[in-house]
Amino acid sequence: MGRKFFVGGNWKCNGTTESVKKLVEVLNQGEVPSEDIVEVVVAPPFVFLPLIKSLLRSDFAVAAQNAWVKKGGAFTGEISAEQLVNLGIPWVILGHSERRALLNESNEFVGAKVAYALEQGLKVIPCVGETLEQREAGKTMDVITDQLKAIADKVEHWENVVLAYEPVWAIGTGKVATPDQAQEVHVDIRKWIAANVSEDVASQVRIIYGGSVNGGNANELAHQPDVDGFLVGGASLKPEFIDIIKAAE
Ligand SMILES: O=C(COP(=O)(O)O)NO
Repeated sequence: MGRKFFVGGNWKCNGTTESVKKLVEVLNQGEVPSEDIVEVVVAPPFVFLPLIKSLLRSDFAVAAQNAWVKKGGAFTGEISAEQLVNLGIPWVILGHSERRALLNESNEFVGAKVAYALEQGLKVIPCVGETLEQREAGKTMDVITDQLKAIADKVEHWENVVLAYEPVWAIGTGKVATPDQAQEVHVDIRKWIAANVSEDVASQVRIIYGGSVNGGNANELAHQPDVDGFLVGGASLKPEFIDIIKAAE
């Protein structure tokens, strides 16, 4: 398989200039495995992207938490993929469940965003995942399949894609998926990609888990064969993010 472990930190809408500087100081001092073992990306709010890029250790990369669906222009309040490229920001998270829910980002809209960001040369972390209601109704893979199809319909090249499976019921709740639950969905995602994209992409693409990951549960989750890393929310704002990165060892 040989998929390099990937740990993303999604800072969401958090931080002040002072607090993010302090957080970067902690991250810069953290002892973590080398870059050939783990890839680390942190995603600050837009307003801190240049600052964090200038302060962050060179073995960590920076991501935006969103990007507009087409070339910039008369789209008040939006940030374009071109502007992220211009700032030297290599990664972008797209289709996070909070944006899908709060801003009604449809599967098709997310798929178009992923395709456009890749076309502009960004590396992309598309997010998929089901709500508790959908899981309890046995619809988990129906939902995720629809989300994946909307992406696969528009994406030709997958080498710059890291897929994040983030069950909505685990995000911010402290109710982390069990290792078996995470592994089961990751396997089903990989099987879907094998059948609908290619076996090669399915074996290469990294599928990372997000939803209440912390320093206490990261190791067991990391040892699941199809869990290739994490997209961490709350715990990425704390020193324990370093412990989560160490789960790559
Ligand atoms: O939304 C998340 C996960 O958030 P938590 O780790 O706080 O559950 N990652 O993008």
